[in-house]
Amino acid sequence: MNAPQDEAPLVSVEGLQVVLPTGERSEVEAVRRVDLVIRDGERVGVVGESGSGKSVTGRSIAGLLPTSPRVRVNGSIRISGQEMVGAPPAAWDEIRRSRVGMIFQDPLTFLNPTMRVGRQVAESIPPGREGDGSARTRAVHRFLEQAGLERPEQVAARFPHELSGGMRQRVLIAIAIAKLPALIIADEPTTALDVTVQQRVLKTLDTTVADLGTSLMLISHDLAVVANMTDRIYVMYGGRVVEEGATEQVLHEPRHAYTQALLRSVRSLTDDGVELYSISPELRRQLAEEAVDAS
Ligand SMILES: Nc1ncnc2c1ncn2[C@@H]1O[C@H](COP(=O)(O)OP(=O)(O)OP(=O)(O)O)[C@@H](O)[C@H]1O
Repeated sequence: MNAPQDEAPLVSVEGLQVVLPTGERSEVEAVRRVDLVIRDGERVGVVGESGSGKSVTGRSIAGLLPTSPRVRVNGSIRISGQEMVGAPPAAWDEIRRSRVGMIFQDPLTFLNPTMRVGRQVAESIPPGREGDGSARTRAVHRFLEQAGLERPEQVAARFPHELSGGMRQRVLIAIAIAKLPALIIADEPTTALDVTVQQRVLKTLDTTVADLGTSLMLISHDLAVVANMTDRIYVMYGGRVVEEGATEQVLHEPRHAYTQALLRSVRSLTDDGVELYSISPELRRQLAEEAVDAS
């Protein structure tokens, strides 16, 4: 957000098309000519229903698409000005080591089950950044603490299966922030958690990203989850971006019928009395009034 006009944005995606194989002779165009920008320090939400192409877009930016030779990526993904479409694996490794951290929905697929948590956090600290030995151990505890884990010394000594789902998700946050990345891509980071734990983990992600000044790409099927945490929202449907705008504008003056429908689904959830972390009391009141007006 604060980048000078002539500086390349942190992430600039233009005309991105991703085709993935779905069977021996079949494929799906998961992403269709998507344009997307994330500036330094900016928080961007990507919303849309299951299968709309959010995850494939996020994974494209992290260089984490399936490795099959039948995967086709066209268009442009520039990270800090560097073109990454067609870049060699080593260039992507470097981007993930130092620029982009990713938090997934299911921590167990990401965490190494046979390695203590502390070591997994330590391994994501760039070499030389926090020193060695006890300085590095102190840094690991600091990152775990920043991710909202109390008694970090004890957590560091545990294996992933010895932690609750919410704690594991916080470990992923610690691993992501230990790189001090320019961008964190959080893909449905709390969908697998129950509502109260969800709220606390989102809050931690929110404050951690703010403290570090890191850009955030928050992917969710739930508009309510991204409402309070982002500056701008992209709404995806059928592999395309159907609406993009400032979060306030998308929430209050949605232009696309699909966004309007997504907002209605938020409304019905709140009408059912389900507490959603990211709906402000003001928006909740307004949505309730609109629902009454519309009925
Ligand atoms: N590894 C894969 N191989 C083949 N097809 C895939 C793969 N991953 C995703 N797809 C397909 O690509 C399309 C977009 O999927 P994507 O996961 O990006 O959607 P999404 O909006 O993130 O939904 P969800 O929240 O369910 O992940 C879908 O048709 C999906 O079936």
